[in-house]
Amino acid sequence: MSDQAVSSPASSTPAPLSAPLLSIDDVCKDYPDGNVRALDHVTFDIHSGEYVAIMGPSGSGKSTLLSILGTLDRPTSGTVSFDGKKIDASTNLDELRSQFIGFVFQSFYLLPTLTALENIQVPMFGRGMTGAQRVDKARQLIESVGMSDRAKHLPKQLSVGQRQRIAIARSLANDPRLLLADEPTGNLDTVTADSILELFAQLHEERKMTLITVTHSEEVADAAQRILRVRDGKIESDKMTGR
Ligand SMILES: Nc1ncnc2c1ncn2[C@@H]1O[C@H](COP(=O)(O)OP(=O)(O)OP(=O)(O)O)[C@@H](O)[C@H]1O
Repeated sequence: MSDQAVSSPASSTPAPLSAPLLSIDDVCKDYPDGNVRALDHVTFDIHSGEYVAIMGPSGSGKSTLLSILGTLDRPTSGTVSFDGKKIDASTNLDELRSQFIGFVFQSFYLLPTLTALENIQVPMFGRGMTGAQRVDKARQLIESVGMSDRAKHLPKQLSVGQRQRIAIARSLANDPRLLLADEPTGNLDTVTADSILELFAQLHEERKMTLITVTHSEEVADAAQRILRVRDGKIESDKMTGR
């Protein structure tokens, strides 16, 4: 990965080639409002190409952890590094996120007045692509999630599972290295959830993407290679699934 991954101050020590994609080092997150310590001295690495599930009881800190991993939120203390470079005040977070990280949420946040194909193009604006390039890319993505025949549909004309597929295609618009998902199958019936899991497995295998998903579902977690269990803001266990 290039040195432009994170625009932090020049470092005299180049990152080793085997640097983890993400490093969380002694991270705490406090929410002073509720006097809550949501993350309590959390340390782990995630390497490129890993498929990780984050599990834990309600309120254990999973979403907070995912927000920090995705640079949507900053830790109160401790450090987060992306591709061997520390994220700090000088890091251009918008650039980092738009270039390298895709997000999939339980509520898909599709724009209601745009068609499926147009929704997929939204993250491509401001990236120096022509309209034709955007449409071309969006067509490839909609095909990759098996939704080509719904390109002109508005979100309200799609089923919940189909909307999630479009949201996943949109999250891939800028070819992110890392896909972060928060309860991606939470609103879906079992059959639709299974098809989204298959899609994730395909992205992991074919695109060699790094996937991190927060889930309450043992089935979703079993599809991953590694399960991090969080309890009271701490990592309770970190195990490989054998996949
Ligand atoms: N903005 C906030 N202000 C104050 N406290 C917060 C805030 N966001 C989260 N918390 C608290 O931090 C703790 C961790 O919350 P978090 O949402 O990360 O848990 P979670 O494991 O994702 O829960 P769930 O599975 O229910 O979504 C909880 O005690 C929660 O009440």
